[in-house]
Amino acid sequence: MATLWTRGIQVCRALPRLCTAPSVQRRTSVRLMSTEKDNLLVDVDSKTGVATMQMNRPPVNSLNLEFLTSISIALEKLENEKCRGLILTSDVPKIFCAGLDILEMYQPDVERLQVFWRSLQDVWLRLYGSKMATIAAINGHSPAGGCLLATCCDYRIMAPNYTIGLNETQLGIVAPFWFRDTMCGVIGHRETEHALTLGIMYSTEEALNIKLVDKVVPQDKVIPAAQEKMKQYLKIPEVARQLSKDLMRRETVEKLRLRREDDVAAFKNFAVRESVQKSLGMYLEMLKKKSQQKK
Ligand SMILES: CCCCCCCC/C=C\C/C=C/C(=O)SCCNC(=O)CCNC(=O)[C@H](O)C(C)(C)COP(=O)(O)OP(=O)(O)OC[C@H]1O[C@@H](n2cnc3c(N)ncnc32)[C@H](O)[C@@H]1OP(=O)(O)O
Repeated sequence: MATLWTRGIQVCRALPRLCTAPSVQRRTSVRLMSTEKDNLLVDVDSKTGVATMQMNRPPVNSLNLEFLTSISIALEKLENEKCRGLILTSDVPKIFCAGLDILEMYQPDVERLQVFWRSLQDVWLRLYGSKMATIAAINGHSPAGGCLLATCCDYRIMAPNYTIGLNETQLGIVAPFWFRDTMCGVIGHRETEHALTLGIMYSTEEALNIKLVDKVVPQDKVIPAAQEKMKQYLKIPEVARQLSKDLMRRETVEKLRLRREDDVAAFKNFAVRESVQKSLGMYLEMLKKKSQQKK
């Protein structure tokens, strides 16, 4: 197993220039490092060309601007390195990804808010449109943006007793069209409408029933099962597999590509609404209370 070490990603607070290009050193092992500790661990198996990306931003892998930027840069590097497969998983116990960092949207700096949204678009375009075979090894809860990351992948394997879904309406917000399209591509129009309007968080077992996830295995088997499934993808002639994926996804990708700035504006205008800010504030308060009760 070789590891990709990518050093020197500097995420600047200064906008709009977010980061300097990371310098990659090819050695036996390469690790993707970010300014926020080692919040993204990427190992590449040099024999198979399969990368394992572990999200590691405790407590819940929430996606803030810096974390999204790290993920986006890592995806770009893996694509450039011609990696053939990607297993996306978490290093945080019991959490795959809690979705967007709500603090980015609550009482936001409007300039940063827009950069934040573009960075999420970047991650989506890179992951959903990836040439690599991608498998989500969902080893924890996966609400909203976490579910988005998982549904961007080609295949999903999940451990029991967790939850997954696009719960945005429960926060008083709306999943944008490309979240919807991604989910539609996995579970179809009717189930997506049901899921989005009610903001349903499915248990692992329910997710399997509606085919939101493809396979359920015990917690300690999630990554081995992903590695096993990856072998099947890698046996297919590369170009045929990539073109087939492109055929299925190109229109959806292009839709966002063509509307990126409109989408940023729609998000910004929506997020700064007083009613939305009130809902987010109440939701954060509820999360805080719940978290304090545990302590
Ligand atoms: C007209 C249309 C125009 C377009 C408009 C588009 C608008 C669309 C905008 C955005 C789309 C949004 C996508 C999202 O992803 S929103 C995020 C949704 N996420 C959630 O609802 C998850 C909330 N969290 C949880 O449910 C739980 O935390 C958990 C199940 C993930 C983990 O539970 P547990 O292990 O019990 O941990 P705690 O709940 O105790 O949490 C620990 C700690 O972390 C904080 N926290 C949790 N989640 C988030 C988060 N997403 N962002 C920020 N912070 C989070 C939590 O508050 C605790 O903090 P502490 O009190 O300081 O300890």
